[in-house]
Amino acid sequence: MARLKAGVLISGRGSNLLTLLEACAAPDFPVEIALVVSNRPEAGGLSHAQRFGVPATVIPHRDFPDREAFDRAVGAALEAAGVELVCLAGFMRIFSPWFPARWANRILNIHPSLLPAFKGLHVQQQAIDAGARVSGATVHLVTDDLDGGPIVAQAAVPVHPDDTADTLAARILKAEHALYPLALRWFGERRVRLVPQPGKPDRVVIDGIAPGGAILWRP
Ligand SMILES: Nc1nc2c(c(=O)[nH]1)N[C@@H](CN(C=O)c1ccc(C(=O)N[C@@H](CCC(=O)O)C(=O)O)cc1)CN2
Ligand SMILES: NCC(=O)N[C@@H]1O[C@H](COP(=O)([O-])[O-])[C@@H](O)[C@H]1O
Repeated sequence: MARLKAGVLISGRGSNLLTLLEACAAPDFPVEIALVVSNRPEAGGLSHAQRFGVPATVIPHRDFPDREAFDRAVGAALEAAGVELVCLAGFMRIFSPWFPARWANRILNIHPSLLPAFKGLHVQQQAIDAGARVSGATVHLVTDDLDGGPIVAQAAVPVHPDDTADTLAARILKAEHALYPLALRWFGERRVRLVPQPGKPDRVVIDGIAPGGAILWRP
């Protein structure tokens, strides 16, 4: 079976992009990264793509009159590269409704909290402020409902009493780097199914993974 073609969207340093590039470099990994897109020319992750020989392009969101125009430009670049699955990896732009509609069920995001807890930005501080004892990372499908799309997999980490946002973020990031390649592999193996649930986000089932989803504990 041909390897699934992924496109990775970034805005910053790209440590999650690097883990995906490293995973895809393995000969038996069922996904290849066909394009990296950044909305910021200064994104450090662009150097990771260059080092791995993966095409990369910068599409500055500020060059467009509105969100949908930017989204359409990003979509055109992804389509031209033959991308089948879009992976957000520290991509810091909220899509207009057009993008999740055009790429329905084909956009993954890594979020540094155990959704549905703590959506949006600065979620590590949100967890600390809430007195959470556990936080972690979530891979979810992206919809027009910000950070509300179907959950694919999660990794939990402890919150320490003396944690700062930075120390918690660093602990969660290690879990992210284990979780995202795992979730991407499942998509490449074509093991992911969506089960509609009236009035709720679709339930994600990973064939061969009980209990019908994936929980990865990273102490
Ligand atoms: N339509 C959707 N777009 C995006 C989703 C989503 O679920 N639905 N996930 C986000 C990722 N994300 C959190 O995981 C996130 C990224 C960015 C923002 C945000 O407030 N962005 C601001 C700009 C911030 C900046 O440039 O520093 C904005 O877009 O105005 C919130 C959540 C990706 N997109
Ligand atoms: N709401 C989106 C969000 O906060 N994403 C987070 O940004 C960081 C990007 O780091 P990276 O560029 O090193 O992968 C990651 O921790 C990711 O979970």
